[in-house]
Amino acid sequence: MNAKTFSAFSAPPPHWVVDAAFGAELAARLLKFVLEREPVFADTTIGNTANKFVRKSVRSSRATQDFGDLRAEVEARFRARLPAAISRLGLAPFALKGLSMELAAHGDGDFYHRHIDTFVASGPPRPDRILTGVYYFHATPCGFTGGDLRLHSLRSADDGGSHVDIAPKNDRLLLFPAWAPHEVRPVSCPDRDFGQSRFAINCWYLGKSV
Ligand SMILES: O=C(O)CCC(=O)C(=O)O
Ligand SMILES: [Fe+2]
Repeated sequence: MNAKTFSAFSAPPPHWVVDAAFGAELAARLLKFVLEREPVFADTTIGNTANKFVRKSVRSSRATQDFGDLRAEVEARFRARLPAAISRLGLAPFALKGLSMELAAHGDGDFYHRHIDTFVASGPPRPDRILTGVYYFHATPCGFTGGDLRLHSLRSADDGGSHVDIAPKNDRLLLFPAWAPHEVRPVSCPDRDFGQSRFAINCWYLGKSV
């Protein structure tokens, strides 16, 4: 292998940060939506579609797949970014099978340890996650600290690897390949009010299996 190939293992994975991504008006509607729905947020799980379980030592947060009337609008916003994301991240073009979305809240002490987002479909036709999009929103002023999304190189830190931290700013969209190792750094939200949580929409762009 040449030097360029080796340096790709030590550099943080490709990523694209878009600020003012969905617009302040939609961010505000999303915040209003989640504040009215705290009871439908349930403990998040890890594993694949056939074998899901809560494991608070690995992933601590709450989420819902209920987007109410906002689903179509949110989906359209994510879909609109796909062509540019493919070219900016240097991904091979893929046939989009659909999007899978989740609305997540990280409150005081919540985090998600280092992981990758691929290989979650357990059976045929096994549509796989190719690209991860995360859209952040929160109350103003921001009621939490921490919660950066850390993207890791494939090579580990003690072997010359590196990472980059992306702050979960209101109305910010982050896109990265679903195979990229990443984690959510711990959130501190001292007044423990749900409305002060670090809110995010996870969107996985699913490729058709071949
Ligand atoms: O909230 C984030 O920044 C990312 C969450 C995540 O990595 C996941 O749900 O797979
Ligand atoms: Fe993830």
